[in-house]
Amino acid sequence: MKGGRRGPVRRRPYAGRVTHYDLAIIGTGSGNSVVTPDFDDKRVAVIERALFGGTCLNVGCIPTKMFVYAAEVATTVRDAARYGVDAHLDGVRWPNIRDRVFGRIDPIEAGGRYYRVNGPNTTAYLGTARFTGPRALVVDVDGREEEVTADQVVIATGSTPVVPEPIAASGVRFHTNEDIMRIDELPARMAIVGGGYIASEFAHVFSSLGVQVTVITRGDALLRGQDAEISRGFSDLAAQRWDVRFGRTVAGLAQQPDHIAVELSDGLTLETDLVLVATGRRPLVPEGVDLAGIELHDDGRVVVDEFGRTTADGVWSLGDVSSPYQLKHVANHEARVVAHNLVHPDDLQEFDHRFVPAAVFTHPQIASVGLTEQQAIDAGHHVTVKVQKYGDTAYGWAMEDTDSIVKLVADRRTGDLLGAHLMGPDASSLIQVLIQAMSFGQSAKTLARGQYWIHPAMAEVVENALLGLEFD
Ligand SMILES: Cc1cc2nc3c(=O)[nH]c(=O)nc-3n(C[C@H](O)[C@H](O)[C@H](O)COP(=O)(O)OP(=O)(O)OC[C@H]3O[C@@H](n4cnc5c(N)ncnc54)[C@H](O)[C@@H]3O)c2cc1C
Ligand SMILES: NC(=O)c1ccc[n+]([C@@H]2O[C@H](COP(=O)([O-])OP(=O)(O)OC[C@H]3O[C@@H](n4cnc5c(N)ncnc54)[C@H](O)[C@@H]3O)[C@@H](O)[C@H]2O)c1
Repeated sequence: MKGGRRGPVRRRPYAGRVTHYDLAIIGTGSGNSVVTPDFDDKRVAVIERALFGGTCLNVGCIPTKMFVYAAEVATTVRDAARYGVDAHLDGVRWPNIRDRVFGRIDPIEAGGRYYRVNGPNTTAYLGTARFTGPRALVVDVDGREEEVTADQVVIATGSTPVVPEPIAASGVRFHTNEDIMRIDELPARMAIVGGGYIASEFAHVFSSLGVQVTVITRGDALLRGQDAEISRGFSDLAAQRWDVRFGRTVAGLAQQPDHIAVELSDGLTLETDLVLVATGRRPLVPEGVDLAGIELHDDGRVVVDEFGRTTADGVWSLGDVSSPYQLKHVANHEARVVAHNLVHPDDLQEFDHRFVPAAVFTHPQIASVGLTEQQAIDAGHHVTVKVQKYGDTAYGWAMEDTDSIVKLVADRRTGDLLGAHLMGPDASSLIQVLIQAMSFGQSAKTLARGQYWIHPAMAEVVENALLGLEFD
């Protein structure tokens, strides 16, 4: 078994007994990586109620991007004629795509589980943890309660989908990211509720694979957290591909013999075959945190300081349950910081949330880091902006690109890059050089002229954007 130590499953602690550990970790997403070699001679309890590896591995980043890749292949075939290459999409074998994705992921989950159950210094509790007091937990393992105490506890319990009340109360079967990727067959029609990351990625996946997609979002644009130019540009493109109902919510669902009736807040009703809910995710805080002295923000996140310490002595938190960012690379970073801090109380490291990038793997791809133009203005910067079209560079000509842009926001007095917002092919990779410059304090000029840019690579669009910024 991959990564696993062979041998008998260790006997679990019996019911009614309190077992004390050096460290107890709740959640095996990024929490799983807190068990570093520093804990080789320590006793560690790892508690997981569902799938080992958490959201990203099982129902998030990794499977979605594997589906996105298949969607990109289908899109490339469909669009081939514009390059003088005649091709035809003969069909999409959904079960094969699905089984290829989970044929790779499920064994990794099983291997992670096996390793924690049989690992040299970890005891796995396969159940739901709740706090009963300071650093005291009860884990419900199939109805049997096991008590765990620890010198230090890490809360890494992630987040869970928010389901609007009219949908939850309708009694009609709906899907979220937790189960949509395992459906038996593609529906003819799909209604996606929400206009953020998850809606944009799944709308791309399913429409590319041949599903007729309707997006229902309460805002007047998709991806409203992005720079206004990106959000507007993407919304326009999306409205050409999908039936997008802006400014609407779902008032109710009704199961009809051959379809689902989706009643919209504007009074209209549309027919669909499947409803996917993607209206945000809320922190999944273990029960009983109040008994343990752990405070929460108004939005439900666990309060942590810059070192990952909660308001309770010896209790730490990381990832979606406490972070202002619901992103895997942030959860991983926070896990590294907490892992260090657990064993170096006199040399605490801080979370680095200065330049947190994100990408939306939709079509076209979107990537961003730093301030939007409006945020930079509001912050009082002397703002200079350049919007560079991919289509005005050599590689953009090759791609016949008409929609893609790199938008840079900088301070015209200091020369510092303040933000980067990309929409177009490979945006999630092209942006890395800009993240690097911001993280290491390189000015826009240094970045543009302090290195070679390979000609005529796609990255020239970034070089040209940098050269287009005007400084005092
Ligand atoms: C569809 C989708 C696509 C995404 N794509 C990306 C992407 O491309 N890039 C990116 O950066 N981010 C992406 N994300 C976000 C990313 O998945 C999360 O930010 C990240 O997984 C959070 O990690 P975590 O360790 O905080 O929580 P999780 O990975 O959710 O882990 C928490 C674990 O805790 C367990 N748990 C919860 N409560 C208890 C309890 N009381 N007792 C025991 N166990 C418990 C859960 O079962 C879970 O396994 C995506 C998210 C979704 C939903
Ligand atoms: N590529 C990535 O990094 C990636 C991919 C997927 C998810 N994620 C993470 O997961 C988080 C959750 O994703 P998400 O897309 O669910 O949330 P989101 O916050 O990105 O978007 C939620 C959307 O739902 C809309 N909405 C909310 N309530 C509604 C209602 N009742 N009716 C209609 N629309 C409604 C909002 O206006 C918004 O457009 C993201 O914020 C992101 O941090 C990241």
